[in-house]
Amino acid sequence: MTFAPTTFTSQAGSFTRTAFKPAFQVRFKATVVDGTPRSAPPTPVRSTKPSFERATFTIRDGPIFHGKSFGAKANVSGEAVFTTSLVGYPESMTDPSYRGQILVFTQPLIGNYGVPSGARDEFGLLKYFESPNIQACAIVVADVALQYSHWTAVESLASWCAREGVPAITGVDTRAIVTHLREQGSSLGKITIGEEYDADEDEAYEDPGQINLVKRVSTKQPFHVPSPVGDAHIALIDCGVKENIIRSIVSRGASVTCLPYDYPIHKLARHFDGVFISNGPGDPTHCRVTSDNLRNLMDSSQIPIMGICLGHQLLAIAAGGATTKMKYGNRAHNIPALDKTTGKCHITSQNHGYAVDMATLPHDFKEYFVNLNDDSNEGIIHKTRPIFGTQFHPEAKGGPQDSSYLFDAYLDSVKTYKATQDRLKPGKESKPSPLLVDLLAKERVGVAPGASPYT
Ligand SMILES: NC(=O)CC[C@H](N)C(=O)O
Repeated sequence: MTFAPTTFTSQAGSFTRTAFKPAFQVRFKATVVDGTPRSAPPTPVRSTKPSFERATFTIRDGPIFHGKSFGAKANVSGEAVFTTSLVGYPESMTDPSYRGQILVFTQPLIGNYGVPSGARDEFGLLKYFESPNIQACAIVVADVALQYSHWTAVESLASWCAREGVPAITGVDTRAIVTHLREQGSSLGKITIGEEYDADEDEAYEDPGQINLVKRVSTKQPFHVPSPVGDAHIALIDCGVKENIIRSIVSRGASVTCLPYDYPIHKLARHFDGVFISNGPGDPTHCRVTSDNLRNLMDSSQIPIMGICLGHQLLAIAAGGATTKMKYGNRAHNIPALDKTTGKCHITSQNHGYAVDMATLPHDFKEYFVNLNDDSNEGIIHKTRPIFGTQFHPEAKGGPQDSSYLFDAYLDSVKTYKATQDRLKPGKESKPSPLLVDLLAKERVGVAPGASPYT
């Protein structure tokens, strides 16, 4: 391992970073409302260079690990979590579900295929990232690769972390870290660059479990992603949605309108053919407003609903169930989940620290998937209506695509529902008009604080 700083030209520099880090900053700049594509405007590449100073990773009430910094020179604290995924560090690090977390990789060599560009696909979605910015508050690796090679790579992991203002530490024994995290359970951690950490300084730890992180990553205004291959229309409650979830829907024939996490979807469901609740960071009980809206939605509409990860947990809470904090969570790309309706096992991609407590779920729902490693709940499904959620990530970015058929099942129910609605309301608009998105945006943002346009 060498620590010679290297300078790379970066196309990914087109992302801007602000202190607030809105996950969808780029998207707001262009929606179908004004007909412009959702591409990132070119902004100057930052010259921030990685710091290669001494760095310390400390687990609260646990050991201290000394290594070298290879990212930004900044001290941070957060929940220390580990992933056993072998690949996919650009996807994991940009997954908004990791907001507030220090991500420890058990794969010892990280960075060897570099970091891809911020290129966009035919839908205007980021091809290689799950959101425009790094979302984990820091990363911990055993051995960073400063030399990289891949046809998509435009810069090193070190330069990316530095440019995004994210601290990173290498040269630490990640086996010892993970052994400790598994024994102690969910722990707070801290990274200090270039100075010794005072172990008594307890107040220096920020606990993301106490914060409504969803509020920080959710879109502030509705935005729309059209589907070129179909005319169904889905409302996606954005709690920190990954790009590939939107892609998985629009590529199957439904346009997506992403709405803020606290959007009163039950009052506007008539505009849509399906509702989707995304993944997201933190404790689902901080999103009471979302689960309350979902409960009202389920009470007032027959619309198909699908949720992933945090979305699944919120669905369970809306149905009357409860979630629990797991000892250290499941973060990997090879977790076996059994589909209890077919008896088939799928290898799944996961990133969560909370789980649905099946004992609390009402009788109109049943367990859909179960984890074959630890028996935790992996999915719920309504017994008679097209409503289901999965704890794992069928969009699998990164990870195996065994369970992508669940998007097909959801889209089938959306199209069936749409056909029924079209028959009932022949005049109903089949395509989301720019006007509708504009209207939703105005309804959301154009009211005085405290006033509601929905009552
Ligand atoms: N990926 C996710 O949506 C994570 C959900 C939730 N924040 C958890 O940790 O359980």
